[in-house]
Amino acid sequence: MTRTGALPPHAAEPTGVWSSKPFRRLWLAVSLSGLGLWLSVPALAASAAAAADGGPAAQARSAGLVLAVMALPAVLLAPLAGTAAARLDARVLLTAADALRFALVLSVPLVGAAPWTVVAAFLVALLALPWTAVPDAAVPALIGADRQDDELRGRARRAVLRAAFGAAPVAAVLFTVLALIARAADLADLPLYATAVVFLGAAASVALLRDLRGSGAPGTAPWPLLLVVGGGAAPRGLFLAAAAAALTTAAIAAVAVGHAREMGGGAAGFGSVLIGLTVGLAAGIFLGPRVLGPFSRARLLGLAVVAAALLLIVVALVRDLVVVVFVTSFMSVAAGMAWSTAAGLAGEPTDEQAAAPARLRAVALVTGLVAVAVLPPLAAALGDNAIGSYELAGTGAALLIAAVPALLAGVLAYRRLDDRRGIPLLPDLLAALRGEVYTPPSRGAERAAAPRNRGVFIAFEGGEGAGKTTQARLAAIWLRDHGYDVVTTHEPGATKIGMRLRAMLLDKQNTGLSARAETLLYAADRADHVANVIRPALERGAIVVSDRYVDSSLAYQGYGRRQPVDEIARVNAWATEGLVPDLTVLLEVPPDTGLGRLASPADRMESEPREFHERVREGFRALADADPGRYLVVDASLPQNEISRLVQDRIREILPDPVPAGTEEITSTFPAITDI
Ligand SMILES: Nc1ncnc2c1ncn2[C@@H]1O[C@H](COP(=O)(O)OP(=O)(O)OP(=O)(O)O)[C@@H](O)[C@H]1O
Ligand SMILES: Cc1cn([C@H]2C[C@H](O)[C@@H](COP(=O)(O)O)O2)c(=O)[nH]c1=O
Repeated sequence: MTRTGALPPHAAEPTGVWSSKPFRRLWLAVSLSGLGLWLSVPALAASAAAAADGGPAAQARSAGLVLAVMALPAVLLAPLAGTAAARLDARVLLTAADALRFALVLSVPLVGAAPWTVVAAFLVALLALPWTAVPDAAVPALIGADRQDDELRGRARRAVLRAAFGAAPVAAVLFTVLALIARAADLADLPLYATAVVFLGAAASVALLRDLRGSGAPGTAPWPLLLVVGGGAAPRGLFLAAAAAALTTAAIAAVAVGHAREMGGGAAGFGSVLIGLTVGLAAGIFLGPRVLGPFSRARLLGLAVVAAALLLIVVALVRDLVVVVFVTSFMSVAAGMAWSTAAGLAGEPTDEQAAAPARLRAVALVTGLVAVAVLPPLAAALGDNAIGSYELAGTGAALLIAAVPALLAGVLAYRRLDDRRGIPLLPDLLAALRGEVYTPPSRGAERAAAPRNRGVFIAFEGGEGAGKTTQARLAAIWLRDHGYDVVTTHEPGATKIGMRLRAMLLDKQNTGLSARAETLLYAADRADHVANVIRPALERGAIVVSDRYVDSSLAYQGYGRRQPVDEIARVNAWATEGLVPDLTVLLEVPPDTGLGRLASPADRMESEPREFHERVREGFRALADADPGRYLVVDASLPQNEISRLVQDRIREILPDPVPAGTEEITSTFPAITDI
């Protein structure tokens, strides 16, 4: 351990996450431990349910008690475990935790007493806490990333997180298979034995991880309950939505044992519902940021929660296990999408704004705990009821009751968060399905009635050193030669205020500028640029040639900084009053080539790591692919004169009353721009 208590740096290659052997071993240990935990949940719950006297509702109550005690440590004791983890040797702590979990799970069938099952379940979950803090803190040393290498550390941490949570669907499938074998072989406790073996494997794999030394945790984890009451600031609708999404999934997990038994399914039926739940959630979390790009994220969040709540009602009422499994998976996709969208809207957990995402997680955790604690006893208390010829099971009734607040919270979240008020939802959604942003007819008419710009607006875009300035200048010279009124301009810094903003934005001394502030400063520069330079020039009929415009913000702040691209587009649409170039020339060059062309010392943006510039390049390409009619994409490694020839040919097409290149060569004249 170093004097600061940090893990000693390891001499691993800092080139990539997976090239570090210690990291790969840590990843394996986390995967095994996660698998053990996620397998222990249904194994212990099913064991408690099987031991319960009474019908499905009583079984759901016993299983629910196990689930509730397993959720308790994360809600009530996480910070204490963090403090303990900060003082103990990481490898010893994790090895001991999983060796103990092996013994605890093994003891459940051996002791065979319901109270012990509950105690063991609590301890198994308690011993999972060091696994949430230690691997995360250990990552930088294991991959050899220094403090500056945020990108690499971020990738490694995400891989660890995926290993821990990605184990959930695998565990659900494994549990179902084990339950089927257990029934066929009359070995009811097989899932528990298998869980114990997985914990033993996790303990062995971490014991062999000699590079994991020193204390592993930072020691100051926030209390989830305090976060719920007074955590990070974010719109309240966001927390409502997160709570509702957590409620729908936790409700199903809470009563799944009894609900499956109601429909004639045993432990394997319970496992099938869990497969639907976990696979659906994983799919939804993956899809959330990727679907319906042009659609408002706030609207998507509200709709996803409402959809999840409505599908929960279907799960409550349907009495066929296969249908329940399918509807559960669709419901979980919606809940997963809601979760990842809410997390996206809460923002990246940066140093200055770590509290909002943490509060979101705390809200979900506490809601989940309340659901698993309340719904199973509620199902048992309600019992089965006949409504005419329809039999409503106690578990179904409990799910119906849970669906009501989830639905209300979804509607409320939609109304509170809606950032496109006044725009009808259905056409907005249909346009997004077609990949377009919906513009209401009235606004379209307003635009049509407004005096049209008479000039032409051309933007040059691309990464560092792509040749934008060179090509913008050559295009302007060519246009002026042919009698056009041309205004050449650039971003950031084309106005008096803009020059100050540019100095702030590009000064390397300005460290720690948040991504949102950066986005807004570029947008502020652009608003001033459009109002004072571009629009007046267009109105008098000039051709405006700008070195960078909105796409730079989408590519750098959106793709580069990993901020939501659609939100940045909206901020910029407002800043520019919707002014879009007639043509965008994208000069496409690998970052290494472009950066290699620059002679002056790197500024704040140019100093970003290579991966950042790669993402920017990807971003520009994605923007051009999405709207090919407006772009000319040119290979910027071509000689300058070849590029300008391609650019001239394309510009010719968008000029009013274009004259073919051949005519121009014959007559040596070029059409003057006229009123249009
Ligand atoms: N096609 C080209 N091939 C080789 N070098 C080029 C080419 N185009 C421009 N250059 C050179 O690359 C350097 C950067 O060019 P330029 O300033 O036009 O790029 P830029 O994209 O505007 O850069 P920045 O990102 O700094 O704004 C200059 O020295 C320029 O002469
Ligand atoms: C308009 C705009 C620019 N940037 C970045 C891109 C460059 O690194 C600098 C501008 O420098 P240049 O030499 O004048 O090209 O700023 C950005 O990140 N976002 C934007 O919107």
